[in-house]
Parts: sequence; C-alpha cells; structure tokens
Amino acid sequence: MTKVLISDKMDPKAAAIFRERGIEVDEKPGLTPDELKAIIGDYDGLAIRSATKATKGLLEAATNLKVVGRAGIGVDNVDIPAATARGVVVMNTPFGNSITTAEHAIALMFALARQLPEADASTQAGKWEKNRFMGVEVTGKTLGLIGCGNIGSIVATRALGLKMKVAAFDPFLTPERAVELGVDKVELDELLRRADFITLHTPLTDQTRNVLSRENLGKTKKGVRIINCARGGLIDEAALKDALESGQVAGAALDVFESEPATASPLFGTPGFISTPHLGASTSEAQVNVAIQVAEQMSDFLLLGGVTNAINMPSLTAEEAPRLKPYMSLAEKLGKLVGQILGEDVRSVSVEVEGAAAQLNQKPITGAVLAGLMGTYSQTVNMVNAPYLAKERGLDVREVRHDREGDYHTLVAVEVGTSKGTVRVAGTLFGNKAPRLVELFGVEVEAELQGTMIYIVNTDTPGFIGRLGTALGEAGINIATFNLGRREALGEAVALVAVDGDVPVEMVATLAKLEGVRDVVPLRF
Ligand SMILES: NC(=O)C1=CN([C@@H]2O[C@H](COP(=O)(O)OP(=O)(O)OC[C@H]3O[C@@H](n4cnc5c(N)ncnc54)[C@H](O)[C@@H]3O)[C@@H](O)[C@H]2O)C=CC1
Ligand SMILES: O=C(O)C(=O)COP(=O)(O)O
Repeated sequence: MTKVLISDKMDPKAAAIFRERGIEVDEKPGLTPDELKAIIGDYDGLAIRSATKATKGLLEAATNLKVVGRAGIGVDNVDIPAATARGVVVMNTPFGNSITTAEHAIALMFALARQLPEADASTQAGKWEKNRFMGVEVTGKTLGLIGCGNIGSIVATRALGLKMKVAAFDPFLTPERAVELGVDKVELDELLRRADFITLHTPLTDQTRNVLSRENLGKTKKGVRIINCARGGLIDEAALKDALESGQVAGAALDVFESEPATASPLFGTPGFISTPHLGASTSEAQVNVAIQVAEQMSDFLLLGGVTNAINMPSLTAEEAPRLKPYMSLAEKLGKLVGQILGEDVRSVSVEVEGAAAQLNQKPITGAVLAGLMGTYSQTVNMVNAPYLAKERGLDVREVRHDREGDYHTLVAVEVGTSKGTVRVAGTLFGNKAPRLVELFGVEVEAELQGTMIYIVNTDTPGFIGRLGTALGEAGINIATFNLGRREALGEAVALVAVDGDVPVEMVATLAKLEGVRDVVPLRF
C-alpha cells in the first residue's frame, strides 16, 4: 500500500485526504533528523512545511520515496539537486498561503509604524506611556518592494489601497505588469534612496542573499523601516542591528531568520526591533489551503502520475496522465531499445511526435525516452531525473513536433546521434493503447517490444531464418514471435525475435557465428 509521512505540523485535512484516497498516512511532527532518517525508508511520499530538512542524507535513506510535497512556498529546506538526482519529485503549493503572508507583511508594517508590540508591553505593564509612543502615518509614504512576485504583488495592491506609493525592484517584473499593478519599477539603489518602508518578497538565492547588506543598508533613507517575511539570509543581521542602533533604520520587523528556530539573536532587545517566529503562513485559512492542496497533488502523483507544481519536473495533469500513459510506455520502450543496441555511444537524442501524439504534452514523452535510454546503463534513472542526468552527461536533447499526419495516426520517433552517425526508431499505438515498433534503423518492422528479445542484423540470404530457428531450437529456446524487415532483397536485414525465457551469453556467441550475421544483441523490455 502506498504510504505517506507527514513530518511537520499540518492541518488534519491533509491526512484525511490521503486516507480518503486510499493512501496510508502517518503524522509524526517534531521528529529529530535521526529519528526521521530511521523511518523514512518505509514511505513513498513525504509531506512537509519548513521545519523538516530534506537533506541529501535523508534522501539517501529514503529508498522508496517518490515525492516530497511542501505545504507552502519555500523549498529551501529541500535539497532539490539531491532529490532530482534520486528521481524524487519535489512539489510545493505556490499560492495557498500568499495572501496570508502578504497580510502579515502589512501587519508588521503597521506594527512598526505605531510601535504596537512595545506599546502593548508597556501598557500591560501598567505604565500608560502615552507620550513615549509617537508613530508615523503610512498614507503618502513610499513602500519599496524587493521582489514583486505572488506575495509582493498582493502587498502592492494592499499598500496602494492604503494610499501609499509603491516602488518595486524585481529584475523579472515586466514594465507592463508594473503598470497593471500601479507600481514604479525601479533599480535597487533608487528603491533604497526613496523608500520609507522596505519589504522583502524574494526567494533566497545566490543573487538575493544579503540583498540588504551593510553597504545597501547604508544607502537607505534615514529612518527607514524594514520588514522581512520572506527568508532569513536576505538581510545582514549584524549590520541591521548596527543600523537600528545608529538610527539609520528606525524599525525592523523580521518573521524569518538566517538560522531557525531563532531562539537567540543579537537583534533581540534592540530598540525598534520586533519579530515573529516564522508566522507568515500561519492562518487557519492558509493552512487549510496548503494542506488540501499538497495532499491532493501528492495523491494525484502517487496514484495517477499527475504532476502539479513540481519544482524539478514538467507538469502533467491528472486528466492528461492516463492519456499519456501508453505513450510514455511506448517512449520508454523506444529509449530502451536504442539504449540496449547502441550502449553508451549516444551523443544526441531528438524525440519527434507526429499525428495524435503531437497534440499531447511532449515533455513527459521525452522524459520517458530518456529514462528508457539511460536506464540501460543506470539503475536509478526515472522520469524525474532523466532530463537532469542527460544534461549532466552532455546529451543534446531536442523535441520536434510535426503537425502533419504521416502513415500512422500517431507516431513517436527517436533519432539518436552516435559517433558513427544518426539512427532512428519509431513506434505507434495500436488501438490507441498498445505500443508497437514500426521502424528500426530505417527498416520497416512491426513488433511488440516485450519480454526477452534478440536483435539480429544479417545479410539477407536464403536459408538464414532456418539456420537461426535451428540454432535456437537446439539450445531449447522457444521462439514466441518473429519480426523481420529488410532494406532491399539480399541487402541488410534485421530480425527481432521474441523468445520465452532468457538468452544465455553462449547463445549470443553461437548466433553471432551464423553465416551472414553482422550483429546480435539480446534485449529485455
Ligand atoms: N514567512 C513565511 O511564512 C512565508 C514566506 N514565504 C517566502 O516569501 C518569498 C516570496 O514568495 P512568492 O512571492 O510566493 O514567490 P514568487 O516566486 O512568486 O516571487 C518572488 C519574486 O522575487 C523575484 N526575484 C527573484 N530574484 C530576484 C532578485 N535577485 N532581486 C529582486 N527580485 C527577485 C522574482 O522575480 C519574483 O517575482 C519566498 O521566499 C517564500 O519562501 C512564502 C510564504 C510564507
Ligand atoms: O511557505 C513558505 O515559504 C513558508 O515559509 C511558510 O513556512 P511554514 O509552512 O509556516 O513553516
């Protein structure tokens, strides 16, 4: 039975959905890394939030794992390259908590503007310090957004509603989208110079790490207030403390820290500093959204092969998956066929689709060809890591879509470049579901690629089939099906012979010695 582990605190709707869909589920939030490593081998799926660290070590122990589902947005707690290399899909829920997080950023902006936490603490301490807390209005002030994606743009709309001016720094924000949102698209230096409030909404990457560095904090308007509900690591925390103490920064609100859980920080107690413990996504609405979404997505993948919101694999809807299934089987068989015949002498792969196949999502078909091809020399290859491994090996992979319909109503062809030239195999689906090979290296054939087969290239001479049949018969090997094709009479011919049982190595040597035989390769499908 398919098994999923929920290793972080998640709304109970996630577990309920897994169960409804016939998946066994364990909820074990709060395990130590070692405890998690000890049990992860039992599970096909792992559902997490930000506390679980899906490290390379954990993924290595996760021998059955097929999918990591992040009930939330940031996947910086998952080692994506390690997951990809092991063929594990990583998916997130990119929209379920964005409104909630944007609202938290706005809440922190007001908390800074009116010093709400300090005023609350003082009042509840019985001090009634009415003259101590003088705030600022946000109306008419400039909000500088660093990162204007899903959350940043929601923050922008809320800020515009509060009659603020919004300036956004985001290299990927198009001028048209900026106009549509009503924000000024600016460079970082201009944002730093103009903003009364700065709020961060980028992922943590090599480009964004330390975007509010000591130097950049020095370029801000004196008295700026800073909010970070994105990721720790975007701000130099030591420089922020100094800037708060010098008054360059009047206030800073962090929901996220370089190191979490942040149970101690030099920033704690600094005047003008407020913080929350990574609460950006913590509303009941957002948690229900992400729990439902992650459980549905993971179930679709584990049960139907549908792929939604994957970080390391192209999307494939649960509706598309059954239609693509026979194509993926055909594509994998074609990949296996060329992989077994050509070995590792493969430099480029072009996957061509024609007729009905050209109407489908081609990425999974290409992934299946590559998985079949590379699966012949790597044990751990699958649909997820095949494109990545192909890239790593320097394979030039192309996809071609022909709108024309040829001799077959649907066709998948694989053209492979080798050191000796280019070869091509092609297949179709009989009755829209049964894969059949129809072209093998320029020779028309018609074969099911199944079980054990022998690929033989020979010179077309009278009596060859008899000699071949006798050799197999004498070794006690029963022929199941026999497929023949040739380029021209008495020219080069190919035979694909399906046999019952295995083909011993000695048999391959015997066949290779038959008169006229040029090549013999045993195949397994
Ligand atoms: N505190 C919390 O609980 C939560 C935090 N987050 C975090 O919020 C962040 C933003 O999330 P979304 O808006 O959903 O992501 P998104 O991917 O929709 O937007 C990120 C934006 O950052 C921009 N960006 C990328 N590199 C940049 C650079 N070098 N300089 C400036 N902009 C750059 C991108 O173009 C994109 O528009 C993520 O780090 C996410 O993990 C998300 C949800 C909850
Ligand atoms: O979705 C995100 O990126 C978040 O940071 C939310 O984290 P959480 O699920 O609350 O641990």
